[in-house]
Amino acid sequence: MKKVTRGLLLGRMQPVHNGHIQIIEKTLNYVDEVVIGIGSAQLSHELKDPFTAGERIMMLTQALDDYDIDPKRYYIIPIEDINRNALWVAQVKMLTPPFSKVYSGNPLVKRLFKEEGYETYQPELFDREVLSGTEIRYRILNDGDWKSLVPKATIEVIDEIDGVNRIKELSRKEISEK
Ligand SMILES: Nc1ncnc2c1ncn2[C@@H]1O[C@H](COP(=O)(O)OP(=O)(O)OP(=O)(O)O)[C@@H](O)[C@H]1O
Ligand SMILES: NC(=O)c1ccc[n+]([C@@H]2O[C@H](COP(=O)(O)O)[C@@H](O)[C@H]2O)c1
Repeated sequence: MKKVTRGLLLGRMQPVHNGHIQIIEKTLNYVDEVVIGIGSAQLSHELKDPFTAGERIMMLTQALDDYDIDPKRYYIIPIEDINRNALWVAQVKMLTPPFSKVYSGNPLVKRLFKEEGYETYQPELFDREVLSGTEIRYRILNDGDWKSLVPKATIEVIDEIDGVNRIKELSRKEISEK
């Protein structure tokens, strides 16, 4: 039987944007299956992390379906943070199917996996000036054009959960607590 190669891609995906879809599609040219870790899964209802893991899973599952990506080629796994970096790789391994390659631009993530013997790769970033969660959350808050930067599924989920007002309320709360 042919050995299946799996690559791990990790991101908080607050929210899922077009950069995530592009990197998933691209990585599938190099590995048989991608394990997509939704990072900081325990966080939600914070300005930097407004959406729950479940909401992020809905965005991604629907977007990958809309992009006709074969569901047999990916796993979506929520991964909570733990406050012990030295144990975090073990936590990720416990929750995911076995993988041998790790794709991440985050220096800490790369170091932690490298020290555990994984091959790590720095994925190319697409349109990074605009395709970042930070920029998209900023645009949502300030009524800018965020919809052109995310898949249709992200717009639909944010609409369904009244996400624009959630972010605006979180911002007002943060300002009033300062
Ligand atoms: N523009 C992009 N092009 C390709 N891949 C991207 C892009 N933005 C993020 N990624 C991928 O997603 C991972 C990070 O996911 P994350 O959701 O934290 O993205 P982010 O846009 O940097 O978020 P934030 O601005 O909220 O910190 C990166 O390691 C990278 O693999
Ligand atoms: N100790 C830990 O829990 C630990 C360590 C490194 C990365 N992470 C998580 O991995 C994810 C990495 O994603 P980014 O590349 O988007 O930063 C984040 O959710 C981050 O919190 C967690």
